[in-house]
Amino acid sequence: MVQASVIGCGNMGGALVRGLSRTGNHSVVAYDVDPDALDAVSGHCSETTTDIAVATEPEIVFVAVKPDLVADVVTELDLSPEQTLLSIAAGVPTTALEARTDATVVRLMPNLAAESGTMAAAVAGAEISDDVASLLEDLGVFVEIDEAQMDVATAVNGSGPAFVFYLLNAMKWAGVESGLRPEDATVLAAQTFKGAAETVLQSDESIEELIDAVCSPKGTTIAGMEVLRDSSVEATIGEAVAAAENRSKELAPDYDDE
Ligand SMILES: NC(=O)C1=CN([C@@H]2O[C@H](COP(=O)(O)OP(=O)(O)OC[C@H]3O[C@@H](n4cnc5c(N)ncnc54)[C@H](O)[C@@H]3O)[C@@H](O)[C@H]2O)C=CC1
Ligand SMILES: O=C(O)[C@@H]1CCC=N1
Repeated sequence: MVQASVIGCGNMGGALVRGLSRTGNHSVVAYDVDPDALDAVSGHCSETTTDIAVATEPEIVFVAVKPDLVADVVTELDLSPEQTLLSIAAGVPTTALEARTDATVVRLMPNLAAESGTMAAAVAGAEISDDVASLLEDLGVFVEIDEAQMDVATAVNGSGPAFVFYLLNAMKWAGVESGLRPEDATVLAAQTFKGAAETVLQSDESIEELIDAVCSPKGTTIAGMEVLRDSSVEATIGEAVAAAENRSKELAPDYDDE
């Protein structure tokens, strides 16, 4: 059993707390300055606390506060070189946090699917220990990347769930407008995204080959794919990813010289 804590239990920190506690494999302490945030996770962790000394005891400490707070919060933590600090703050470089703590610093970009154990995460910074790997594997899938790629990873897998929710919603409402009940359209659209994603992960075929496999000659899918290929959807998605990447780059200007 790995001992971990999560400092900041808002949207993403709360998802980490719930995801880490889901398997029962780990002991998870939740810390926040907002009692409502702690109430929201109290049934999903080993312990909630407002005592920072308790929250900094575990060997692995996730810091899940906003990017503009993370440097000050980390400076206040009294961590030792035997501990690992995982920062999930968008845009904030590892070096900025290494200058403020004795702990080993790992930069993690998770996503909200951590709650259900289906997170896609990117990791940079120090080498991952077996204990950190065991926590991340219980939350989902992670890839190790160069820190220079963290801004684009933040866009693709950190912000990505919102982009996918948006596309899924468009598919759902197109079905509703043609007569499906909203609850049926939600299930059909969501399960289709889930199944398509699982197919990509499990298949040896390229995504283009998978599109072809759905397109029966003279069938329905070709008719829809022609509309998509004639549209600017692909370019617009590229622009959305680029905007999120650029915003990640803007988030930590104060750390540029560290
Ligand atoms: N929301 C998301 O899907 C993702 C967010 N992130 C990163 O996670 C971090 C948190 O983002 P959200 O969860 O969206 O924000 P949020 O506003 O939902 O949560 C932040 C939490 O930090 C708490 N907090 C504020 N000051 C604190 C302090 N001094 N000590 C302890 N807790 C404190 C707040 O009470 C709040 O519960 C950000 O750095 C963001 O870049 C990363 C990946 C995905
Ligand atoms: O929107 C944000 O800034 C955070 C980082 C990635 C997802 N949510």
